[in-house]
Amino acid sequence: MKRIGILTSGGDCSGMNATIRSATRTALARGVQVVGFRKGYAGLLKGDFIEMTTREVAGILHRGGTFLQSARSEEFRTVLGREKAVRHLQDYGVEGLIVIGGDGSLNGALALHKMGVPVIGVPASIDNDIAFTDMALGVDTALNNIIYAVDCIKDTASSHDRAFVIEVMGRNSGYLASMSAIATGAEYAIIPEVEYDVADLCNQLRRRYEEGRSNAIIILAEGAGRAQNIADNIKDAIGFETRVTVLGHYQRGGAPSVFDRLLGSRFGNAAVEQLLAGEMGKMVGLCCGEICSTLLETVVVSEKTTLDELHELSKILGI
Ligand SMILES: Nc1ncnc2c1ncn2[C@@H]1O[C@H](COP(=O)(O)OP(=O)(O)OP(=O)(O)O)[C@@H](O)[C@H]1O
Ligand SMILES: O=P(O)(O)OC[C@H]1O[C@](O)(CO)[C@@H](O)[C@@H]1O
Ligand SMILES: [Mg+2]
Repeated sequence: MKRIGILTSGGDCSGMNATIRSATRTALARGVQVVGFRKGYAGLLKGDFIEMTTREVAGILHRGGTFLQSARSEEFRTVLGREKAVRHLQDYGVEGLIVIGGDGSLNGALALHKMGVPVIGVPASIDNDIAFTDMALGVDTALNNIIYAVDCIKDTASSHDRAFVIEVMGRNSGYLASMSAIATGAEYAIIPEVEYDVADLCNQLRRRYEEGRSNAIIILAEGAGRAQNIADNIKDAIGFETRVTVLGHYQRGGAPSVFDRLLGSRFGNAAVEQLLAGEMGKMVGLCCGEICSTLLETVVVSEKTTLDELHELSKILGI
């Protein structure tokens, strides 16, 4: 393999730059040219790419986001779009592709693989909803961002005897909500995967209130309900003064944590080594501390299994 491509796709996250840098430098050290497509699959379809050099990836390791930029592409979801993508890769002499992104992006990578493109996926999404890796890139940094914000809010909640509903990201995934609830000592986490009962929530808060706890933190995953409705329910049931805070895209940015810098550096290196070893249609991952590799076909039909247990723990500890 003489020339490979890299792209970042879907929601950006901290650690993507570490992966790009590591993959580029690993490939160049092995005498392989690297092109970087801008804005994910959209850049591949537009022919928007840059030749990557060692200098090009200098000074990005400590920065959040992705210097190649990211996007969601409707055109790439179509067969015609993907045929154009394959043609472009052939035209530019790109013999293998590294796709850094979330579950959707990895589905796209699998579709390319089925069309004969040697592809390796790198799991990168703060949602941490990708199976066969303990952690996706960006999750650790996002959790650190969240706990910093929640700790700040706890200070003001206790000063004013208020209940806060804090909305974190996760359209379909409750990972950030459950983990940040455990890590901040929040009273309750509401996640899309587990049906929640507003009466149960209010009973728990009322009991705590009667025991003398005059403030509360409820962490809500964005896909699991409307924060203001939940705050209104709590106010009506208990008389708590309530406030809502939506953390939004603040969670996704910022300098990557040590964990994400190391994970991105390991993933980028492993992705190139796999491509050069003739592996394809696979995703690199982190399994019990070691780099592992799983067929994309298996990854995209599998669900992460650890969340139920951790959500239960958040319930036990929130009592
Ligand atoms: N089933 C699919 N087939 C082909 N391409 C897909 C598929 N699903 C998603 N893609 C492509 O991948 C892009 C990114 O997917 P998506 O918006 O689901 O984000 P993601 O990679 O899951 O990241 P995140 O969830 O962290 O934001 C889509 O815009 C689309 O171009
Ligand atoms: O506003 P955007 O970029 O579409 O991203 C929002 C979505 O992306 C994610 O943050 C994952 O990156 C989801 O949890 C969220 O719903
Ligand atoms: Mg996704």
